[in-house]
Amino acid sequence: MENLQNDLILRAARGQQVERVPVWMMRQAGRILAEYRAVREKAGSFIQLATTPELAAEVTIQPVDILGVDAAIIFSDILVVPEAMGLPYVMEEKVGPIFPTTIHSMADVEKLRVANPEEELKYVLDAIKIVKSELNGRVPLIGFAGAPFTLLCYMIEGKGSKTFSKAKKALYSESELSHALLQKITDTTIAYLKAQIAAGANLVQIFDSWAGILSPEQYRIYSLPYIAQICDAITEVPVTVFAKGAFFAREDMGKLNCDVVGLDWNMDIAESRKLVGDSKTLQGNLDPCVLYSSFDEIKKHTRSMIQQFGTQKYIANLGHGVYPDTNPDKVKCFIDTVKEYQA
Ligand SMILES: Cc1c2[nH]c(c1CCC(=O)O)Cc1[nH]c(c(CCC(=O)O)c1C)Cc1[nH]c(c(CCC(=O)O)c1C)Cc1[nH]c(c(C)c1CCC(=O)O)C2
Repeated sequence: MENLQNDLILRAARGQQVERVPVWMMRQAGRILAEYRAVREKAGSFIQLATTPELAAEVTIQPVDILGVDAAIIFSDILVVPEAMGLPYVMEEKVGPIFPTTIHSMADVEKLRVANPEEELKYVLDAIKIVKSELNGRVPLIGFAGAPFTLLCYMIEGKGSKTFSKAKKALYSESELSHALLQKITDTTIAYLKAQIAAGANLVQIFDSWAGILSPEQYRIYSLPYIAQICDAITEVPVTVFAKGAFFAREDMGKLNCDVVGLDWNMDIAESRKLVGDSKTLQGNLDPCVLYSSFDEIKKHTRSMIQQFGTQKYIANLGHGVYPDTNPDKVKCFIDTVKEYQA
């Protein structure tokens, strides 16, 4: 059994008593830190950085040392899964991820493989092993994957989009293809998360970043069943499901076989607790834009948030990833305010 000096986040995730609220931030390993930008510069590109285990490990640990968060999250991207299945991506400067080839037909889906993480994603597993050794039990490590629906969006659309209308068109007009693709992504994701756990991840989070573009009915058909399969398959460590914009699915989230439900800032805290129920831990949900305000405002909003969530069965976080142009001192203010909170 691993000897963790700080296991607050794991206890909170399992619904056990904690002496203070644990805190981490989505996208904490990234451009907000000058130290990250320096390593990224050295690596040459995002993909070079993500696929070099020593460098990925270095930027994973930076927020633990610099910001004092209660967990590290492995530096990678949700798009490494499509790549491992045979659909490579490029990261275009100032544009974001692009898939030069996209999925159009059943034949395209059939050409994809269910990846073997020990081969196609070995670089992530190697990075996890280095992080675990360098963290030496200071804080737990979070592993992650994209939800199958969010990955389908990129694999069909080929790039980011406000509407993902090409991907949604496939759901409405090519249901069979969509389900075949979602199942293949799900099978890869389960194997991948299990491999991350075997390599040392202490908790895993599923990011359904584009959940909010679906109707409640479509969400129940095309996203939830696949997230449910993943939750049912992962029994080794706590699982967090974060579905951005899926306010309509909060009651369904409460029925998943997961431990933590992530909330975005559009979701009312008391209402979410009612809808999700008392059995799960909640995570979130400060608007990342609060971190553009004054130190006093940040403290005020952070304390008010904790007061609404309560200090138990709760993990403090933002309602989505931190924006790259946020002042690290403001981030530190948010984290310190959580750590100093007295009920
Ligand atoms: C949708 C999504 C992606 N990637 C991810 C999601 C789900 C979470 C979310 O909704 O924000 C997840 C992700 N991406 C990255 C992490 C690292 C760990 C962490 O949270 O600190 C995580 C957890 C690194 C990254 N992934 C990316 C960067 C920036 C690239 C760089 O440093 O040059 C980082 C640090 C690139 C990326 N990757 C993706 C986009 C749309 C972009 C471009 C936008 C941007 O630049 O922020 C896809």
